[in-house]
Amino acid sequence: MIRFDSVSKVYPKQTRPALRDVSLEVEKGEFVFLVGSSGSGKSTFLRLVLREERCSQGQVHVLGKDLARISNWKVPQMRRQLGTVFQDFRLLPNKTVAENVAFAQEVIGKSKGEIRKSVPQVLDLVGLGGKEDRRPGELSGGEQQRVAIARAFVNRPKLLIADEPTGNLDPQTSVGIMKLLDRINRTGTTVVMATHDQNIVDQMRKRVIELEGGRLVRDQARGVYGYQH
Ligand SMILES: Nc1ncnc2c1ncn2[C@@H]1O[C@H](COP(=O)(O)OP(=O)(O)OP(=O)(O)O)[C@@H](O)[C@H]1O
Repeated sequence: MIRFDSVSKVYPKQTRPALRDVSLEVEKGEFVFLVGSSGSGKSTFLRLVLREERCSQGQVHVLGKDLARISNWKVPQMRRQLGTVFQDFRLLPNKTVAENVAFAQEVIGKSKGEIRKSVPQVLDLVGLGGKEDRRPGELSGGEQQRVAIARAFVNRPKLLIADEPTGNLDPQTSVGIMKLLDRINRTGTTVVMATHDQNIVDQMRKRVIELEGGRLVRDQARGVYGYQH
């Protein structure tokens, strides 16, 4: 699903690499937490997977493809197979819940019939049945994140990338969001999630990859958060 071979990333005008010689593999169906202090390279790792950035050295494979060999015009096609969820939800404020989710299908050319069928299904799955006509501003943070997850999942991506999805949520709401991501993972979608949320990582006991100063310093099956902020 994801393979990094000796990957380093140095941003323009920087001398210190944001990632240094990282090698790892994430298999289909895994749930992986990416942890590490601020600036350790977690977002850089995710940006390389999404091909928002290119690596400086090494090779990044996602869904079996060497990202260095994908031409720019093919990047949107590759991203359609990925779902993304962020700390700040990134919903369209003037669209309703249903329209936000439908939009993800419209942009990839799904038929109106398909959209009419799958939007209510996925909104039910995330527990938002009955709220389809609200706008994001009329929802709680947890509900907004559920919309974002519905939007990320509606096209059934093989891989879901989540960058601190519980970062703006209280602990109880966060647990609900994690239950949902776990459920999505159980449908076969691989999940990679960067987080600072110690409680969640300790509770879920999934694979934990820790970065420190851009290096991979720990890769633990059924791991714990394992370091102090
Ligand atoms: N666009 C950029 N240009 C230059 N340097 C960058 C850029 N983005 C990140 N960096 C640097 O790369 C290093 C890794 O940053 P990154 O955002 O990947 O860390 P992080 O682990 O995601 O941090 P956080 O937990 O705070 O989100 C940091 O030193 C950061 O300052």
